[in-house]
Amino acid sequence: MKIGILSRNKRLYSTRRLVEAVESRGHEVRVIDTLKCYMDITSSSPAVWYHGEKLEGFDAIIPRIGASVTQYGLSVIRQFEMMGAYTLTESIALGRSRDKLRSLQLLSRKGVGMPKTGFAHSVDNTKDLITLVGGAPLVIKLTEGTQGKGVVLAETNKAAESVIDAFRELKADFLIQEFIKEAGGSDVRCLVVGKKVVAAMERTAAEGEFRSNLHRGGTAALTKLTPEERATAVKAAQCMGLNVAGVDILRSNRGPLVMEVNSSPGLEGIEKSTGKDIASMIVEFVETNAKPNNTRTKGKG
Ligand SMILES: Nc1ncnc2c1ncn2[C@@H]1O[C@H](COP(=O)(O)OP(=O)(O)OP(=O)(O)O)[C@@H](O)[C@H]1O
Ligand SMILES: [Mg+2]
Ligand SMILES: [Mg+2]
Repeated sequence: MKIGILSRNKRLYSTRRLVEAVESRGHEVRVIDTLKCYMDITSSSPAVWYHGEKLEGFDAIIPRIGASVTQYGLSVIRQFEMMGAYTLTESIALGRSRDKLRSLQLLSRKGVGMPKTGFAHSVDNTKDLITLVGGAPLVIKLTEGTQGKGVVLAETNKAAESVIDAFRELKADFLIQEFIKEAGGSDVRCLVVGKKVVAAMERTAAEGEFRSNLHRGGTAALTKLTPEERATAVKAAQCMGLNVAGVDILRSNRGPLVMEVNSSPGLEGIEKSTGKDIASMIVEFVETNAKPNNTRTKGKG
């Protein structure tokens, strides 16, 4: 097969591992810098160009799209879909997952457990919204944040109102969420490939911090998932339409609660803490599923 990996930098751990896995399984690989692609949007013959060359003949595209290039990355993936290429992460699924609010709305429809969440535009509703999610302590988060940035814990209703007012003033999109105290600063990252959780790690926040992100000093450890946790992670990935997903779950008194579904999950933390060759599992999935025009959404988005 000829497999293209959309990635800004071939030295990134996840990109390197995917390249290794593709090659070791006997395929041809090419790392394509997402931002250097340009598109010819022509009736009946859409094309992607790269340094003066038309990109053709790819059996599959594996997108690794960083949060800062979501919009352009989406249009590149969509262009490949228009050309009939198989994309492991489809543009529609990526678009859903990059908006926390949209993701939670989709998950709620399918009955996936989640922290009680609220969203509003008008300042008139701030107090009511706080009441809706059960009052302080509560979490306020930017809908497009990553690595724990823009996630704030408000311990009192007064603090919550101040933060909400500040975010409003900045014209930032945010949601507010019930704080799951019993999770104790830990969450579980479930790596889903196809219809299986292939690896999981528990991340625990640094002392004095409630965010478990590794970028915020959190530490990772092995963990054993319950069948309910596995089923929840797979269902969440499926709701988003993602073949590969990093599903973050909080362990609560009422069972697993999905916090978010990541569409370009990093492989370093999870491969190192579990010792599993996840890159190869991803490539194996591509081998089985990549057929022309075989994406779920068929580029209709
Ligand atoms: N409702 C909540 N209750 C308890 N802890 C929470 C809640 N929401 C978030 N956290 C903690 O804060 C961390 C960051 O939140 P979240 O994952 O929503 O943000 P993010 O910026 O998108 O991070 P990521 O880099 O994983 O995409 C979580 O990993 C979790 O430890
Ligand atoms: Mg996120
Ligand atoms: Mg997270």
